[in-house]
Amino acid sequence: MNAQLMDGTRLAQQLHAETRRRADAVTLNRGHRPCLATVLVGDDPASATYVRMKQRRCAENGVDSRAVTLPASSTTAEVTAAVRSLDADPMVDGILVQHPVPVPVDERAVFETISHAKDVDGVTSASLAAMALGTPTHRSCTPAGILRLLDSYAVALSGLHVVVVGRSEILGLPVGLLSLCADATVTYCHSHTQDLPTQIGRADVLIAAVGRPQLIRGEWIRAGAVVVDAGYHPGGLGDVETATAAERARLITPVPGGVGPMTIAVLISNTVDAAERGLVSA
Ligand SMILES: Nc1nc2c(c(=O)[nH]1)N[C@@H](CN(C=O)c1ccc(C(=O)N[C@@H](CCC(=O)O)C(=O)O)cc1)CN2
Repeated sequence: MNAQLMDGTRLAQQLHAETRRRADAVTLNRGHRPCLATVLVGDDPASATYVRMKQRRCAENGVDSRAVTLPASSTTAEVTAAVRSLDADPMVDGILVQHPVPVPVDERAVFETISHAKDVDGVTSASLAAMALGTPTHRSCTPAGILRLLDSYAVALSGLHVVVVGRSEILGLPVGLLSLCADATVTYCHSHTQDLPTQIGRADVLIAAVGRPQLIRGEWIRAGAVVVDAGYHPGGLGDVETATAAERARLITPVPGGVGPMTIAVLISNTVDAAERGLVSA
């Protein structure tokens, strides 16, 4: 392997330590801890695992969590009612609706029920617009985690060609917007893109956010590129063929231990940001 690994586990630990200090200061100031509410709909085992991981990290870092679990048979109206109630609760600083929700539920309608101030997951259209405009907001967790990871390895995006593979509302789309705000030249690739290998070969920074195991072959990567793999699939596989990509890349994120840990670290940091803002406006 030629590439240096970008260690998301270590950076996430540093961010958690900083978040813990800020959470303790909020608690001292207002007499109760910052609080993240999680909403899990249905019984997808991976989603349940991610929500448990979020709750555990909250507890480790001085943040309370409130869990709402709804059956897979829930209607959009039932899920939005649960979110609305959390949004109205002054003890809740941030709300996370675990994606994906079961198909009959309108996920976008549920997300839009979260107020901008409590959207610590950066999933509402108000947050997406703010990310596009570069105005203050909670930034989507995995995209913001990726930008922090790049920054910590001194990858300054200004003037670089960032190629994002995938355009999902929680990952591909916002990571491209944040890169654009950092003055990168951004190309989005998706299911209608022609000649994916050629597009990928033009990337100074490749962000793989497509959700298909090892779709991106190592030989497509330009020599010396930076490769960020936001995929996570059973068996520790990402969206990129890591072993061959690491022969050509300069920097690469491992799976696991790259982007994943940053997602939760940013979520909890955003929750404490929301609690701090509450202090300022109280
Ligand atoms: N509302 C949201 N839903 C989802 C998001 C999100 O950001 N907001 N992201 C993903 C899943 N996800 C968090 O929800 C997530 C995925 C992976 C990890 C992680 O730390 N992975 C570890 C490996 C963990 C393991 O399997 O043992 C790693 O990559 O090192 C954290 C969060 C979809 N839904």
